[in-house]
Amino acid sequence: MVTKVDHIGVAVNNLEESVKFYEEILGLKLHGIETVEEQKVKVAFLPIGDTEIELLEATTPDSPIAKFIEKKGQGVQHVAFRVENIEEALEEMRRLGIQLIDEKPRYGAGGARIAFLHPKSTNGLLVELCERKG
Ligand SMILES: C[C@H](C(=O)O)C(=O)SCCNC(=O)CCNC(=O)[C@H](O)C(C)(C)COP(=O)(O)OP(=O)(O)OC[C@H]1O[C@@H](n2cnc3c(N)ncnc32)[C@H](O)[C@@H]1OP(=O)(O)O
Ligand SMILES: [Co+2]
Repeated sequence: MVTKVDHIGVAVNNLEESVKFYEEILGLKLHGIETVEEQKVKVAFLPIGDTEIELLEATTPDSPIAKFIEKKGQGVQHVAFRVENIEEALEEMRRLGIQLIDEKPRYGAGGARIAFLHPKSTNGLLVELCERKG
């Protein structure tokens, strides 16, 4: 079902500030910054091997990122797994009784189609399913 870790989502207070650690200390290269209105986030992608670090900054006070940081501080907020077909994956999750946050796929960064599973069903990890064309 899931084929790889598409990205690791890390909640940060300030994108530009946080990118410095990944570039200057870890030697990664910023691939791009994008705002995803619907999710109320600004994201920065830093590729590493065949996966990516996705830094996430809230764009509104009611962003899930703002709420996460309020409660838990900065840190890993979700892990995204790549799927071939997100509709089929959601159908399978539904069949297996997994609590879905998104019944239908939504738009993610880089034109991905994404859907979240509730941490209650995943032993506490916020899971994002991510389908990318090509
Ligand atoms: C666009 C880009 C992309 O990749 O393309 C993205 O990733 S967008 C990434 C940003 N967007 C998202 O994260 C969308 C999906 N997230 C959500 O809908 C929400 O954040 C949520 C439903 C996971 C949590 O919402 P909330 O904080 O209002 O709910 P609560 O505070 O009641 O939390 C419900 C329970 O989940 C736990 N909980 C909350 N957030 C997380 C998290 N990130 N990881 C693990 N557990 C979590 C809380 O501790 C609580 O557990 P307990 O009850 O035991 O205390
Ligand atoms: Co993500």
